[in-house]
Amino acid sequence: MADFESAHHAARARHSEPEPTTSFNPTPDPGARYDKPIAAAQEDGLPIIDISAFLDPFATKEARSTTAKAINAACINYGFFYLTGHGIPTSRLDEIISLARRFFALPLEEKNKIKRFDAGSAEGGDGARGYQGLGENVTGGLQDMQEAIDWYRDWPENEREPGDGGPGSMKSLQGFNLWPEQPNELKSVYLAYAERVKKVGEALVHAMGIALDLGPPTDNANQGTEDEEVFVRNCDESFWVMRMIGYPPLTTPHMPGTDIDQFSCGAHTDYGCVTLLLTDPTPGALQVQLKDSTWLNADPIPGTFVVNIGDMIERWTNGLWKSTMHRVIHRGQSYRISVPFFYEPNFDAEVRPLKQCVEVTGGTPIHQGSTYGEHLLTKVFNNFYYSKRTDW
Ligand SMILES: O=C(O)CCC(=O)C(=O)O
Ligand SMILES: [Fe+2]
Repeated sequence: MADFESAHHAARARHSEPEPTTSFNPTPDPGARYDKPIAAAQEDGLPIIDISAFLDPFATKEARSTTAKAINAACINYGFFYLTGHGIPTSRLDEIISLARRFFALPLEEKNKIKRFDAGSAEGGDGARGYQGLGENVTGGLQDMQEAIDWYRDWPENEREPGDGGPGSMKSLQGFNLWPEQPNELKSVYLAYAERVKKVGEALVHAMGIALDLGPPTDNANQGTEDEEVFVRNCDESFWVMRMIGYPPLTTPHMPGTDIDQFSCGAHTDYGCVTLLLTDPTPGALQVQLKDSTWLNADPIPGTFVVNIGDMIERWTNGLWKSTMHRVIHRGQSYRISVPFFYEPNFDAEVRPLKQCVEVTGGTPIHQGSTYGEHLLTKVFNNFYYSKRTDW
């Protein structure tokens, strides 16, 4: 705790320049962002959806259609739901959490052995992969009170470009994943886990294409064809991210009626397709913004993932499905762990509103389109307080 106190004060001191403004960590204008009536989540919690029909090759069309309809409703109303029927044993999920807890309990010196460095830096960082200490990550201009490690899909060996910071320097995202020496089984367990979760992500985006009623693929379908497998094809080399996060409790008490000025993770949307979030049992930490702008606690349900859709699905669906704001405020006593797995489009995937979704939503595209990689690079740069845009 003492360590955290001093790190926290140092982080706040560093943050004093530039001065925060009232727009930090904005609660978005609900009128502009959400235009559909609020459903019953305040009373019943977020929907729970069983994905097993999309993991079972022998599932009936009817079973898949039921799941797809539930996904459509959940994505229109909330952009968030709990996922069950994913087939990953609870004992495996528990192991993921306990390995994370063991890593974060290590001395800072040990954790910093796999520190993230800015892209182009002499240390050879790629601006994204590696360990980030408390306060290093920022959202909406405020430092998040969390520490974390990010791992990404490997960058293809023969496509690495030299950074402009001298020998050994790297371009953004093109570096190597950094794995801790301790706990020594963490790397193999997490890599095996990533393979399992990727399959669930693939099943989910398949279900989403069917939920949108985009129609079956023809034999000559390609990356740009807008059928029910459009997401599957554009994620077939998913540029996934796995993030392991540790949250010490926030130290500032919240006075009702005043603005919250310290967050474990500030309000944000996720960048890509679908996030499969695993957390420890801590309640009252993750909050999801409903359409009336109120915040709903999305407390963990053992054995399930909390799933939310990201910016690329919002763009593909032309806003029919929203990439919903969420945040973490952890004031409990415990040290909270979460491990989100972001199942994302391919780095080069061209993401623009699907024609059918444009029609359904009034005829005007919300975005002209870009690759997922372009979107990601902008986001990654904005994430780090000390980052200097050097080489992309
Ligand atoms: O820790 C959590 O519950 C959520 C984390 C999150 O939203 C994120 O890392 O994008
Ligand atoms: Fe998130």
